[in-house]
Amino acid sequence: MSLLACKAPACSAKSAKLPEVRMSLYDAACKVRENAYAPYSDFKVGAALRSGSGAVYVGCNVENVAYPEGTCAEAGAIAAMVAAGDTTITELVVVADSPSPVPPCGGCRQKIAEFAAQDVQVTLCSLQGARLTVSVAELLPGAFGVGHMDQA
Ligand SMILES: O=c1ccn([C@H]2C[C@H](O)[C@@H](CO)O2)c(=O)[nH]1
Repeated sequence: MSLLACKAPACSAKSAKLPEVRMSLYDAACKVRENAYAPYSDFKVGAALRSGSGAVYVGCNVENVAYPEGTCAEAGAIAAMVAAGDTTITELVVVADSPSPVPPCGGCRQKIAEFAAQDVQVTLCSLQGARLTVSVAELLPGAFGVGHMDQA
């Protein structure tokens, strides 16, 4: 199923089981999601990524009374990775309490693409059991990249 075809509430992208390695990222994302600070949307999101070093980094959304100042779970996990000295995402799992898997926002797609190869798998999960695994290329086709700044 494509990302565009997956619409709430009728998403059927269910899979009973995630691979074991992805399950540990799922568990980490669920755990950090509980710490999300989302008093305005009441929509908590957790993200967990594995880096090239094998380390796992997590993030949750952190909202602000000045709404645009809030940050997404994916951005938090990426910031934790970079702060720890890693710069390569090899796998990413995002979890939210929604009927269908929650797709990262446009800004987060660009942030993910900064640190992940095109074929890196991103698994979007709902607590209700819906799962959708897509590649970074599928998340952000035609991504703006450093090559676009080359001078003629
Ligand atoms: O992939 C997503 C989508 C949304 N949010 C957050 C931003 C905001 O705090 C709340 C509602 O949009 O969910 C994330 O953290 N990640």
